[in-house]
Amino acid sequence: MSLKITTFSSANELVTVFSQRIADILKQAISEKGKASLVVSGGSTPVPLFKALSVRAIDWSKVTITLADERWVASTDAASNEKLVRQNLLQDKAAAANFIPLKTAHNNAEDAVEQLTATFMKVGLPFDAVILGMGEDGHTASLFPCSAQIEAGLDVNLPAMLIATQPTTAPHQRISFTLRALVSSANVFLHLTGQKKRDVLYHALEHSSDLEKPIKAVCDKTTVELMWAP
Ligand SMILES: O=C(O)[C@H](O)[C@@H](O)[C@H](O)[C@H](O)COP(=O)(O)O
Repeated sequence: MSLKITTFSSANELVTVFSQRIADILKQAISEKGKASLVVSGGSTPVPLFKALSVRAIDWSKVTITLADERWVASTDAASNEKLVRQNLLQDKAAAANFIPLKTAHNNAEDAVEQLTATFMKVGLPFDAVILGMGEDGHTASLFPCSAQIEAGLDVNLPAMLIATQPTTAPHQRISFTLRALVSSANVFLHLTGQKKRDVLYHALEHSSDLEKPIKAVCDKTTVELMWAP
């Protein structure tokens, strides 16, 4: 549908304004429904945002937090997004939030889909806010253009909320929310830093198909707010 662009002069300024924005959305949802939900991404970009969010004064006990995607590794592994979230977001005031990990005890991500779907049916979609990142290949969440599962992950006519994926250009089997689940969210943000990623995004929007650059599929299906700093 569209991309709403907010450009900041620095990553610090972005984090200050963006963490306030997320806090306002969560507070509003709590005042309207008594609860709120937030989906965050892994990777390196969101770490300063996680730290800023963790000290925001919100009734975190009413907030459910989960991940847009997870690598199928132990939660103690350095590659675990859960570990990243526990160490940086679920701290200080945000330690009171209800965190739902995507990694289960199943050996394969595929075997966890049914159980996780039932869990998130209880949480109830749409999520109040989703914060996505993007890789330089145009993937978002774990919707990788190189994976055999990409068509299913981007097909909004399929009912699936979650999908197991195996990228060929990145390590680890993954689990990811599907495009359908992500774009149903009330507020979808894309958090990027650096000129390279902005160029990748703009090029994808102009010149690529959804399957080539899955981030384009997200922008095609909903309004995405880009929070960008150099
Ligand atoms: O688990 C993950 O890897 C993600 O959720 C992924 O989609 C991430 O957002 C991008 O790969 C950007 O990662 P960086 O912020 O590290 O560039």
